[in-house]
Amino acid sequence: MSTTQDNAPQAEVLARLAQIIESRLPARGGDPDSSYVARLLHKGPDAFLKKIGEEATEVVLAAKDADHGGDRSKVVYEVADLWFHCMVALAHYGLTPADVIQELARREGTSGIEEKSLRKAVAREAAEGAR
Ligand SMILES: N=c1c2ncn([C@@H]3O[C@H](COP(=O)(O)OP(=O)(O)OP(=O)(O)O)[C@@H](O)[C@H]3O)c2ncn1[C@@H]1O[C@H](COP(=O)(O)O)[C@@H](O)[C@H]1O
Repeated sequence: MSTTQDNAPQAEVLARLAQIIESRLPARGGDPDSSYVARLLHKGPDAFLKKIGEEATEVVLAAKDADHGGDRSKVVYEVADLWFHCMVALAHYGLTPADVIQELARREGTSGIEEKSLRKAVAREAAEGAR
């Protein structure tokens, strides 16, 4: 498994892959006969959203297997499949991994517990205001 130190050049893989996926969009002339991505995009959202559901399940199964002494590299393999299919969906909606990274950066430093309690307080205020 890799360490965090060698991750910077690897992060560029996401940007390069996003560009390739974008080039496979029907509007960009992606050819469903020669490209898996173009075929998936050509089939439309039902096809790639179904794949995302399947790949998410594969991640869970690989992780449960790893919990019981199974091969951890299978978790990596399945998460790669999941990320890839999510990237196909992002391209369809005109979005990029950079948009997701920006959202993660926005959340940086805010505990999930803190965020959840803020969200509940806002919902409570809105409900009181509506009365
Ligand atoms: N990263 C990937 C990638 N990851 C997974 N896959 C494909 O995703 C498919 C679905 O995976 P599954 O394990 O579910 O296989 P399956 O049961 O055969 O799938 P389905 O029949 O249900 O589609 C497989 O055909 C994989 O080869 C990928 N196909 C392409 N890429 C990248 O996308 C680029 C462009 O690909 P093309 O558009 O095909 O040229 C490639 O150069 C790669 O960098």
